[in-house]
Amino acid sequence: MPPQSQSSDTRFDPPGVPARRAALKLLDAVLRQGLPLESALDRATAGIDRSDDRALARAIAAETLRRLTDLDALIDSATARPLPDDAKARFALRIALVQALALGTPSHAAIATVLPLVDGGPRKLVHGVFGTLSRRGDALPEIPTLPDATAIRWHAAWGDDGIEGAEQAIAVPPPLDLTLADPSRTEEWAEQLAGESLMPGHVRLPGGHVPEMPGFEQGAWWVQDIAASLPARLIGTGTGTALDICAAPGGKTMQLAAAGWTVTALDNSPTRIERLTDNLARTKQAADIVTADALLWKPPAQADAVLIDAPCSATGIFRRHPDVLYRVRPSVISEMAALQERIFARAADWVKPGGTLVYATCSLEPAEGEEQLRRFLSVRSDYRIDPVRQDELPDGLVPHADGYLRTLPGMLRDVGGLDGFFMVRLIRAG
Ligand SMILES: C[S@@+](CC[C@H](N)C(=O)[O-])C[C@H]1O[C@@H](n2cnc3c(N)ncnc32)[C@H](O)[C@@H]1O
Repeated sequence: MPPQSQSSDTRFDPPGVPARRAALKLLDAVLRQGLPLESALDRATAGIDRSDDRALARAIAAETLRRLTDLDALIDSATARPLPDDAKARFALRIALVQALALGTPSHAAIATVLPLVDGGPRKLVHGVFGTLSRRGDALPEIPTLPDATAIRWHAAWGDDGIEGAEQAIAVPPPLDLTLADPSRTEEWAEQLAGESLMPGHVRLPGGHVPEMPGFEQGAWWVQDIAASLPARLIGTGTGTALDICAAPGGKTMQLAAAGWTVTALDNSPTRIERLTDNLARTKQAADIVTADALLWKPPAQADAVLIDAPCSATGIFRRHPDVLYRVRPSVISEMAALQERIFARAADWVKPGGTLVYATCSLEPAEGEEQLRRFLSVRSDYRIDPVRQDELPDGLVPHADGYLRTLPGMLRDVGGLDGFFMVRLIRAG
């Protein structure tokens, strides 16, 4: 029976169980329905009043996804025949085991809060397998194993180092990166926040409760992985017009506005535009906001700079969104690549002669990065690459010989790593 068909009535659940029930729904949404974890959160946690219980459900589901391959190997080692992938018992065991072996939950609490999820079903089996593994004292490997399909794809693209870097990156919590509105105050903010700066305008912290941190209310900074901050940095400072296509929730819009540009920020998602509007208000940055489809909309005039932070598979942000390791299949990548190609082609016409076009994706798939660039240059002789310079990057990153930048999970490992991104700066002939 599929997990989502179990009773979802949480009214009579003992304490602790609603969070596990919600974690089960989240895993079902990602693994069986192919939905992003974040988009399934509201539905899965509906009826849970406490924010810490909702956060616990998300933490259990996310850690299960980071550890899924190894959890399943443990489960399979303790059953006579492998349980089907979508068996209720397998889902319940994953949740019980990840808590006991990765999240520090005492074994008795891990199993007691999971057994009600299989009431009227394979309760005995779940209890038995969990007991066997507990008695054996099995542990999860220190470095998680990537799922096969992802490992094969990334190995073909990035080799052994790429796989090793990705697996190591899953093993440690990613740091919290902040982008400052005013890069001239980098030292001051690094000191005040007790963080480390890897480049002007950037501060890195091990973590923290963002809304309570100094500078949040006054809008002195916003959360943005250092890799995600680089595409807008390639446009630099300026006083002309900048068009931020695919702009929400606005990380790069805020950078462009803070760098002096007169920005138009466009996105086709009304809910994400709401977040962009809130972010601009908090950071006191200004932009003209347009809710529209980049495939239909046209700007009133060409811009000095256009930034395409294209919709993509998002496999580069697997550290914070481990669902991409499972739900991004070749069909998703080719669908996104087709959309990117269309947006890239349209936006290229919106750049003034002599202007700058930056194309970026938070993807580890060459089809969404290097191959897009190759195809674009083969049909747009009016564009040339303006090579990324070493002095535009933090120490430890090096531009590709062809002038674009590819960030991979193993890079900057000693200082906490960074997301996987592709980005290129192009200049339109004058
Ligand atoms: C990678 S995200 C942008 C992140 C954003 N640039 C930032 O730094 O905060 C891609 C965005 O593209 C938007 N999008 C997807 N398809 C679009 C379309 N056809 N037209 C406009 N925006 C689109 C999505 O809603 C999403 O917000």
